[in-house]
Amino acid sequence: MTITGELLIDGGARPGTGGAIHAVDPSTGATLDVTFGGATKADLDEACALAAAAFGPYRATSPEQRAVFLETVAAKIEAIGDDLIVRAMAETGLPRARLEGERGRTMGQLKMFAGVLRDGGWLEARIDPAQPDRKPLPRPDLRLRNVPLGPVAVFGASNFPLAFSVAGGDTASALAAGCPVVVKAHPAHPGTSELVGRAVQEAVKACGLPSGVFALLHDAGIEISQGLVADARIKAAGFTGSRRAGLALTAVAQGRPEPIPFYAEMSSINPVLLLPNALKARGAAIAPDFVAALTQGAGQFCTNPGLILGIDGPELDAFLAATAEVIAKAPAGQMLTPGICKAYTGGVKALAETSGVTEVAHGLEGGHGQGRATLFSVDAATFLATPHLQDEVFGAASLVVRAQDLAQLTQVLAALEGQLTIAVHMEEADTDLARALLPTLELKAGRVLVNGFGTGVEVGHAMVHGGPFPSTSDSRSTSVGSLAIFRFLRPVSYQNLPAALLPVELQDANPLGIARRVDGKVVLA
Ligand SMILES: NC(=O)C1=CN([C@@H]2O[C@H](COP(=O)(O)OP(=O)(O)OC[C@H]3O[C@@H](n4cnc5c(N)ncnc54)[C@H](OP(=O)(O)O)[C@@H]3O)[C@@H](O)[C@H]2O)C=CC1
Ligand SMILES: O=C(O)CCC(=O)C(=O)O
Repeated sequence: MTITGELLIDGGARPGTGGAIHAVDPSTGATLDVTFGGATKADLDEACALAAAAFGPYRATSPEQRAVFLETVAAKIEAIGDDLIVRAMAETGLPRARLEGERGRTMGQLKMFAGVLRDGGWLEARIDPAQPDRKPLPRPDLRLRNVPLGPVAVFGASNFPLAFSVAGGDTASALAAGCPVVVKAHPAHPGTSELVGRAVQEAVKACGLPSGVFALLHDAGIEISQGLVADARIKAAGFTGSRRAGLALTAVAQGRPEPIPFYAEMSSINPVLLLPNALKARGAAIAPDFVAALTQGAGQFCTNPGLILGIDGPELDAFLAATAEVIAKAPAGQMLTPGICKAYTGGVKALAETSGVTEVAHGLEGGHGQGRATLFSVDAATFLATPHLQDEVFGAASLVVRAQDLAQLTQVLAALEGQLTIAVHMEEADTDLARALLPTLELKAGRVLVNGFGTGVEVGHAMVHGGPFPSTSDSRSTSVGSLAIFRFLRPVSYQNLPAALLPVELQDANPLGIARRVDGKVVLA
């Protein structure tokens, strides 16, 4: 498959004339081949008009048709072959094994949503049969199902060029829900985006769907990105990136004449809580696993463990010493873009210059565009008095907070911003303490895990990859796992509709054979 640098609109490709975008090899700083053309306002307008026109026929497709479409997208991505991996490696500096794994995850997500569609649970079908003789008032016949919101805007993420980008989780869940998708490619990997976008376009064609079901736009500035979220025909959006951009786009979504849901996954420092018995029994043994999680992908994961909390004393000192030893040997990691590398270096410098913060260790010096792991420590009183110490430093930097006692540790927990994950390291003897902390932890994070680290999000049915602000803009949702489909659906009640008008999911005979809640009880097909 050839990369042309074009926009993908209306089932075809056309050059964008709204400015030029070049991919950069972050390991050399060299500009890669192919110039990508940014979209103009006219391109944006056409992509949104086509998405709006496609919405009716696309949402009228059966769940089975959409399931086959998602499986076709997965097959077409696989069919791109090694070209996809080679281009993604050049554009992101991520290693082959990681990208091959990410491609598998991307295809797995698409297939998971195909399964979700066939299962029917996403419809949340409910029937409260009429009770004409109920006193004092009769009950009407009420039936409920979920319907899609409408065209969805998706922003590709820099740090997951496949699984959180053009055909990533946001796109897969929106398409599954019955929503056409207009993707804004991340400028850090435009060629990878085009290859995947072409695969989606081929799947749209192969499945006989309207061309407006999918479009891919590049943006040479921020005007098209903002215009996409502002466009009246877009009814929801998914985003992964910085707090700054996430908030700017949330403001656009909320400032429209018709505000829309904007699902932004933003910053999280993923606290790791080292409970006293775990520190005592195996503080030093936790160190290598922690450093592995910290340095994975040069720390460029939103689930990266950026904060360690423990009670000060010899056990925490032993953990710090063991960690420092491992970090000192850790090779530097390739950062995704020169901008992200610069932001990381700046974040580390700001931490180092913060009064009361001490550098415990740093990793090996790196080459061009690489970031080295750095570990800092601070006492809890300083942490509590210095709000910017909670800011995400995107990369392999982490801060150990030393609390005087349990009371101060609890105070630190209470002061934390919202997180994607909180990890607790504990022994059986810590169970009572962990039980006491759990009500706080579950209010702070979308996922609480024990004796592990939050990196490597499992794609499944019980996963929440979300959390209170600022980890996301809407803590009621997830961007990973099958629950993600609910971001792009809304419930509709049908009251006293004649049988001839009832949607197929709600007809008495249950022709789709799906589980439904009838008169309050779940009735399996
Ligand atoms: N927590 C996490 O998971 C992640 C955090 N980050 C953080 O973001 C920083 C920058 O990385 P990056 O991936 O580029 O993320 P950004 O959040 O800066 O950008 C994400 C997307 O939003 C667009 N964008 C940025 N600002 C605006 C705006 N004001 N209005 C409209 N669109 C906008 C970008 O386009 P353009 O680039 O053309 O401006 C890009 O397509 C990192 O250093 C890190 O701190 C990044 C990735 C993941
Ligand atoms: O760790 C993962 O698998 C997902 C992390 C993520 O969502 C991110 O870094 O943006």
